[in-house]
Amino acid sequence: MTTGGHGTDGVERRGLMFVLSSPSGAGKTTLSRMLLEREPGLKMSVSATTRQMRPGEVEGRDYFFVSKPKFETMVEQGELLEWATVFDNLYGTPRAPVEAALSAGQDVLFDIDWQGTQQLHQKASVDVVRVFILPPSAADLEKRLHSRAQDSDEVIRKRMSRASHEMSHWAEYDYIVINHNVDEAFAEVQSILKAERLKRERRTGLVGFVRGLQAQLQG
Ligand SMILES: Nc1ncnc2c1ncn2[C@@H]1O[C@H](COP(=O)(O)OP(=O)(O)OP(=O)(O)O)[C@@H](O)[C@H]1O
Ligand SMILES: Nc1nc2c(ncn2[C@@H]2O[C@H](COP(=O)(O)O)[C@@H](O)[C@H]2O)c(=O)[nH]1
Repeated sequence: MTTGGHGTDGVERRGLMFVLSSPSGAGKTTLSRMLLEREPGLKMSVSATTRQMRPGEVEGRDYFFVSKPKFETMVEQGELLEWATVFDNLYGTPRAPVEAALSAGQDVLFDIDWQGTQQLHQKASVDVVRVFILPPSAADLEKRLHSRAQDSDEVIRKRMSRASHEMSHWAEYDYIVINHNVDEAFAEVQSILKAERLKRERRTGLVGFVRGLQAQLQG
């Protein structure tokens, strides 16, 4: 899964897949929205899910809300890059938009769980950057789930009871960010993205660029 886009310095570069995972409520959606607002060249991967739409969510922006049979057809037809069962619902990443974005030289942002991250990493490890977001404390996590005011107490209980299991996968990630303060956490996530974009091995145009510099120096 390679691409040819240009970095801000004009040097051609492969697009990357930037993954945020965390226990539910730690702040992935919040940080994703901030990144999308402030980082040009980054496109959100919109997942398909069988879960119910929450108040305020928009079809095609937050998720593609599909029935279970439709999701199963997407799986059978190879339309999903990865998929998993999370909190009794099915979630998956539509393949075509990700491939199109990477081919157009964009980076792609994913808000997916550890199961999906493992699958993406198996398929395209060098192009995947994995960031795990931790809450500062269990009490903060619970408070955030309640403050979001979009899930029933039962759903929140279920998410809290899964949080420890989700967190047990933290060591499979390249970077860990503790989301105490949202602006500080955002600055950390943004610096990870900026540094990863500069990695030598992604910058396919460097050889030609350096040869050009050398020719200038010799000529
Ligand atoms: N640093 C922070 N301090 C206080 N509240 C925060 C912070 N970061 C996020 N929040 C709030 O916590 C709630 C949960 O955040 P968010 O929806 O981004 O979590 P999430 O990780 O995407 O959850 P899910 O996996 O369930 O989608 C939101 O109401 C958000 O505004
Ligand atoms: N493996 C995948 N996990 C996904 C995908 N889209 C979202 N998720 C994860 O599900 C939970 C719950 O999300 P919510 O919106 O119901 O709160 C969260 O951990 C997401 O990261 C996906 O396509 N694949």
